[in-house]
Amino acid sequence: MQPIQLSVFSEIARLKQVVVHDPGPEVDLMVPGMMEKLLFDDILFGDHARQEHALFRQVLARVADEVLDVQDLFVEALADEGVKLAFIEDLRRLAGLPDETCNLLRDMPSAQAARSVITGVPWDDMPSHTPWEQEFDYRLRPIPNLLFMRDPASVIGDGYSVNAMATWAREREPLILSTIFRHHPRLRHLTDQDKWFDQVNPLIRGEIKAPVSLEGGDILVVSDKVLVVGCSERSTTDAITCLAESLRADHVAGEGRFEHLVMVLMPKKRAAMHLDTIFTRISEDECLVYPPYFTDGSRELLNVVVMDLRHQELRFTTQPNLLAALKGLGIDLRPIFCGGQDYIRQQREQWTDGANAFALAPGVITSYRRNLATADELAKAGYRVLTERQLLADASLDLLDGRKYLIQIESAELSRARGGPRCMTMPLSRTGR
Ligand SMILES: NC(=[NH2+])NCCC[C@H](N)C(=O)O
Repeated sequence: MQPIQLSVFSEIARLKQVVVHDPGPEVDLMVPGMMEKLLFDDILFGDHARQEHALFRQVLARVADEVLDVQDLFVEALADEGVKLAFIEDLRRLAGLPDETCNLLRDMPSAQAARSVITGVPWDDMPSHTPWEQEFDYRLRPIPNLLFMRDPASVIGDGYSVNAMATWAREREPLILSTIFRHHPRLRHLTDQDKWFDQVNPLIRGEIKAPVSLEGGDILVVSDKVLVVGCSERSTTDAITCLAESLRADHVAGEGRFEHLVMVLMPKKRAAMHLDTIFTRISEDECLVYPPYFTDGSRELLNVVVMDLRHQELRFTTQPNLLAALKGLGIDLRPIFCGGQDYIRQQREQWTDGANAFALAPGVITSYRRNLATADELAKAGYRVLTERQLLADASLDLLDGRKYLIQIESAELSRARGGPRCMTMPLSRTGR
């Protein structure tokens, strides 16, 4: 197996290796009573969600060298019995799993244990519910949000971050990712030196009591020098400062490239749970934005704090507008409006992830098809708009021919889980530095 070299110095450079997760039985196991707590806005029709996701993966594969599923990586990492037992012990400490559930997992062959950690294990006998998750119908609850691979871990430059989730619903996910980064045969060459941020392992070891949360949807590697991070409902100032401090130390040691971290002060609300729900970079000189947050004069304009990482201590300055701050750092991005000019469509399309595009290459993006006003804006900016079926039906169409493309992906089911194309991907490597 070829080792994987982490390398993400851009949001838009050509995609080489990316991790996703096909929504499996864990979405079929969700009952209405747990929907809200598990951060979905509806019960998904799993088969349709899987069809949509399969098409999405085919689109990614038109450019990427490898499209990997996190579940396969996890099964491979757990194939070693020692890794499996250590993972179960970590999970017991992290989530307070009862002995009975731990024993159940220990007795399973490793591939089945790995899958069960994701899909969950229903009680086969309802009356035997213990008080520990009485409200649910599971011995081990499913983790349906793993579909949003962006959030539990992030590759930043040639290192990674084991994120710390803000919600109970997703607490298990970073532990899975941490296990993969430490033990998967293609990744175990990585050391603790390659890790920018981690609250989960210190928590398990009892070194910290209350983790500070940081989620991948808030982390954007806007260039090889600038990171933009949302301080949101999900990611805290403390966690972002901790990440900045570790990038700063690396810079000062003469190794790191990142010079600035721009923290965006976001409203704490579900519609804008992560920065990538309102802002994504899509080409060398364009970004997609939810306009009220980025337009001078708007009552909702978001301020930013620019952290300079090049000195012996972090230095902070505050600025009113992200786009102006980025321009000051040499990144001049023209905003394309999610939802066009109409305030109602802006809100509707932002809600269905119209601003959450995923770039396969500079100016080659995927987005949900339902966001039609956003697609019109992109067409006006010179993007050739194609549905994924049109793309997949034409094997000769080369997405890397130098033109700009918007590939619209089907999203009737996927969008109900409140995440878009960028949320569903964790790039491991892109070309260049
Ligand atoms: N990067 C993102 N915007 N991810 C969206 C995650 C959606 C998921 N249901 C959650 O609430 O956590």
